[in-house]
Amino acid sequence: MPAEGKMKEVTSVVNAVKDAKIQCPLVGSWTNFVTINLVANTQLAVGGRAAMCFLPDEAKPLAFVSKSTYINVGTLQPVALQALTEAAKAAVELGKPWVLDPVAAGLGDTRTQLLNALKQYKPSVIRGNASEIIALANLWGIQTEKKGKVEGVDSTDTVDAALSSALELAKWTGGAVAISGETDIVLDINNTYRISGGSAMLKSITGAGCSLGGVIAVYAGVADPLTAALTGSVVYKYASERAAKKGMGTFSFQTAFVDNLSLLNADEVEKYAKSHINS
Ligand SMILES: Nc1ncnc2c1ncn2[C@@H]1O[C@H](COP(=O)(O)OP(=O)(O)OP(=O)(O)O)[C@@H](O)[C@H]1O
Ligand SMILES: Cc1ncsc1CCO
Ligand SMILES: [Mg+2]
Repeated sequence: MPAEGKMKEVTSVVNAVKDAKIQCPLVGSWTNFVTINLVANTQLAVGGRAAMCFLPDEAKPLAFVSKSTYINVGTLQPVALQALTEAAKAAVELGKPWVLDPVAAGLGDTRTQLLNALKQYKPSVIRGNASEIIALANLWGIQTEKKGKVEGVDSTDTVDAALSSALELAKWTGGAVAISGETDIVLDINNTYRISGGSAMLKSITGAGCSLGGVIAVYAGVADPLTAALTGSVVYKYASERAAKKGMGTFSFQTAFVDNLSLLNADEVEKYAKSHINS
């Protein structure tokens, strides 16, 4: 796509970055206890406000005060089936966007039952690694070709191998799907973008993907689902690239990464988006 051909997308991304900082949308999150702190801190870094909940009775009131909802199925607790289903239902009934991270889709009956229960609520954005996107499309029965293998929470598939699954998921939800990896793919039924760059050091900290989902939920509070997914992808590539230094340790990288997210400069994000969003 020539530079002038993607100006609309670049402008939308820059506006979402600015609007999140101005509007500070509250995002209600239902996420795993491995990465909950990183999710909240990255949401704050890009301008959002964070609230993490666990209990079923909190689903409706949290959705009511939130601009968007984030649901991550990483570490399911006994109340998760009821709580997460009610959180998705409440978001939909209130006409608010919600983002799903189908962590380790296919692992165990509880997770499968929950992800199947969430299907009817059609997430505005699905964000997962390649194997999770493939596994979710299989689980939801919207893709007949059986492929893909999630190893715990890790992907064993390439982003391109998940492209057709992502498209099928987008056809079902009518929303956006983001596949993360060395080059991310963000798509809806009409548009497909590839976002290059970033740092492979994101693979050395836990929760880069989980927090990306949480940050996309912040942007979904100020922009349409496709723009939100695209913005999250671009700022993760941008901030991780700036954070990584030769010889750096993994925790110093995590700190520098969150710092760079908190210091996003709209002009620099614009420049980065122009050269890293491809069709
Ligand atoms: N090789 C790589 N080079 C650059 N960026 C990468 C690479 N691999 C992953 N990323 C980036 O890391 C972030 C997280 O993506 P990843 O696919 O690792 O998610 P995930 O497997 O769900 O992670 P987690 O479950 O640990 O949260 C994304 O922003 C993605 O673009
Ligand atoms: C390591 C891990 N285990 C369950 S959730 C999670 C965070 C990355 O998905
Ligand atoms: Mg993950």
